[in-house]
Amino acid sequence: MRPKDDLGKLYTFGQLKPEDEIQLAGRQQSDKNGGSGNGGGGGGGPSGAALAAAAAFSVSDDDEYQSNKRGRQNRDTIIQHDEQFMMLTKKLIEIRSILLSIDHNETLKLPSIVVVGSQSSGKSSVLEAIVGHEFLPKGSNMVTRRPIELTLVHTPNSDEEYGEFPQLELGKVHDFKQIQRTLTDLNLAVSDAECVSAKPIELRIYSASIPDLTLIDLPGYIQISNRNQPETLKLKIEELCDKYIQEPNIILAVCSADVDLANSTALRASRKVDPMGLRTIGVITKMDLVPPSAGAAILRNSEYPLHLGYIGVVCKAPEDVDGNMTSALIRNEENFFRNKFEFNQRGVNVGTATLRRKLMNVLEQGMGRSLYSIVDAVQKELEEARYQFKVQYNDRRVTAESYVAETMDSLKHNFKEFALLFGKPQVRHEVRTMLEQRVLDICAETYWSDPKVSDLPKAASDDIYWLYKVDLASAALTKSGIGRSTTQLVVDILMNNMERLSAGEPFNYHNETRKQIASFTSEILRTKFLTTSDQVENTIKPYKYEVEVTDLEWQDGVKRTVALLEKELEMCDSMANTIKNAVGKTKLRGAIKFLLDSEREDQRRQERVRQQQQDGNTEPYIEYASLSDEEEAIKPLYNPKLLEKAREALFLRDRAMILKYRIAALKSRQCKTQENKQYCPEAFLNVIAEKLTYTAVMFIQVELLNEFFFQFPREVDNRLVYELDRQQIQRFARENPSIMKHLDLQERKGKLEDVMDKLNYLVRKQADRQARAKMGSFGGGV
Ligand SMILES: Nc1nc2c(ncn2[C@@H]2O[C@H](COP(=O)(O)OP(=O)(O)OP(=O)(O)O)[C@@H](O)[C@H]2O)c(=O)[nH]1
Repeated sequence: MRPKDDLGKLYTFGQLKPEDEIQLAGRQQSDKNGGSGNGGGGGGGPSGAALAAAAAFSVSDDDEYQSNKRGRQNRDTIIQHDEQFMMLTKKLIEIRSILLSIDHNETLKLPSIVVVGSQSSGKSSVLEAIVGHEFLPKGSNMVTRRPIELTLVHTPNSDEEYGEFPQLELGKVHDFKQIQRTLTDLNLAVSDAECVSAKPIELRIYSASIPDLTLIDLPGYIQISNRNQPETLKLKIEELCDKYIQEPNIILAVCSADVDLANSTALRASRKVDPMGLRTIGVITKMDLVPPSAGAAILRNSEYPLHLGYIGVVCKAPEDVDGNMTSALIRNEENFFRNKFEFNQRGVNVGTATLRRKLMNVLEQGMGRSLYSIVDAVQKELEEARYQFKVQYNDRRVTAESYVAETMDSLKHNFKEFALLFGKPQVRHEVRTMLEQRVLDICAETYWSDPKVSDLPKAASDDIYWLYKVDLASAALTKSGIGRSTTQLVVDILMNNMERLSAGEPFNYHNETRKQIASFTSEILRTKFLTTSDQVENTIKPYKYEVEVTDLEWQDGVKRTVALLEKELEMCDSMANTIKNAVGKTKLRGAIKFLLDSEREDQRRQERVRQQQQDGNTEPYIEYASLSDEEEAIKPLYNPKLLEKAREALFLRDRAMILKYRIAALKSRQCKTQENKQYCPEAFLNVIAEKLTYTAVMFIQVELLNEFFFQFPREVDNRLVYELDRQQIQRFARENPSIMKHLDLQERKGKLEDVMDKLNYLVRKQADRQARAKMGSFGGGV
């Protein structure tokens, strides 16, 4: 950080040099005499109408010179007066920043100083000399590609010097090299093809040693187009500069002393929008490159007169600088101008310090002039914003914080409702349904596909075949994995429901948050999964060896199984009907017949092969018989899809037949007692499934469900509310387009109200100042 003294001495109200006072007094004087202080200093200055118009801009070279004589006497009044003016600039710069943050609205515009000049004319060097730091992008490859809107904030009570990029979230940047790197990156992000972008980069610099100013650095004008810098780019830069040099901005036309002013694109452009030079300051750089007499001649303002005049500067530090570059630069400049009589004459203004003061004064006056027009413009915008806020939202306020809180409350509320509806009975129902389905699968595999199943009711009670089968079936049901599959079932249900809860309004706008909800849901469940499934597994272990069944349990089991099979039968019938309706009854019947005939034919063929092999004939069996003409005609009708449907219909018919047969068996006297369990395996397995369900649910409820119901709302609070910082809360709220619109309008209204308050204060102060000035002038006259 540069020592405050270096630049502090250039800008400290308490240490105004006589020249400072000269300018300020000059302004007062000019106020009094309507700008008539112009004595044609330097020759060729504006006259007549130009002077009348120039009265508004009271700071001219001549004012400065004339007031030199009176400066000292008025010191106290001036400082007071100056502070008030400074306050106006400071406040209006603050207001400008607020207005910029609302939008870059053309109607809400306060003046800024726009730096224009040809490439390499020294624009960056001048800006850096004003700021007192090297911070602008450097390089030969057109490094200024976007406007840089620079706001300098004078912070008299702080030693801290830093920059801020309001559009980026970088916070305070204390290292000016870092500011330079960021600006370079932002500029070079504009592609070589596009080369220039109108999107401004905002930068604020806070320091005790800078004045309150707003400056805009623009890409340099191209003098002669070539292959690398074609005509289109030249026009693009001119268009961009033209946009910025409009009123009320102040133009800083930077020209190099070693280039003829007649060739200055900056002056040419400024003359188009400000023919009398009322808001153009000419800055002649590189004064060290021309003889002092030639340099002074340019500054005398004779050939291309500007009311605000020219200031000569030398903004190049000597090569062998050791330490602070900017102070070396300023020393170098002071040494250069000090001993040359050409630069110590009336009408010749030189030095970065003079330039700074001039900029402050001109900006202050520009701001002062804009005060009343900006009050009107803001008032109009504010009325519109208030009206829209009333019409669209009935003046209902919303904050990003309240939106986050409401959204999460509604999530927790929906979660609570789900938790109430998903209690033990519901979990039991889900687990039972899963296990009953498994019972059906085991029965289908073990019994219903057994060709001897029709013999089962007539089998002897000690028939080992069926006794073994029933043990096999119950082992299949209780085998390891029940703990895992039942726990997984409940986990899946919870995951799906959490996904459902976070899918509706307004979560459809918050994809990241939905992912977060899914992620912590699965995290909570994962931590509970293993212990729960192990517990369930351990507690159902005894059922692998022995299942005790009471009569009542048996009867219930039979009843439930009958109901289950009847439901299954219903489903079979309904599916068969769907196929029948889709294919057509006759067509389906024909296709089924075709399938059955083919099956029978296959069996016959296999039988013949077997017979042949038994007879010792080793010749391969050859089929000579071919399809009859009629069969050939029908065959193409049975396309693979139709045959597939026919196969499904056949399967459903067989299954329905078995189900009817099993329902009848279960309803028979044989299945009244559990001693006959081998005749009624479905009922026996169902009773086991019920016992497994009961045990599993008991542990799932305690270990998994209760824990999850406890933790989920806490995680919602922790992760989605408490852990969010201000920016994240804002980002979240603005993901919802209707909230974003609401917040934007509300914020706009709030900022305009704030601006209006500040403006009203300034208007009062300004009125005070004017009243005091009048009284002073009256007293002075006496
Ligand atoms: N001798 C001398 N050289 C200077 C002076 N001011 C600037 N320069 C040099 O002129 C060259 C261009 O200066 P810059 O400040 O980068 O000019 P610019 O107008 O910002 O350039 P672009 O951004 O490329 O358009 C640099 O090499 C500076 O060191 C000066 O007062 N005297």
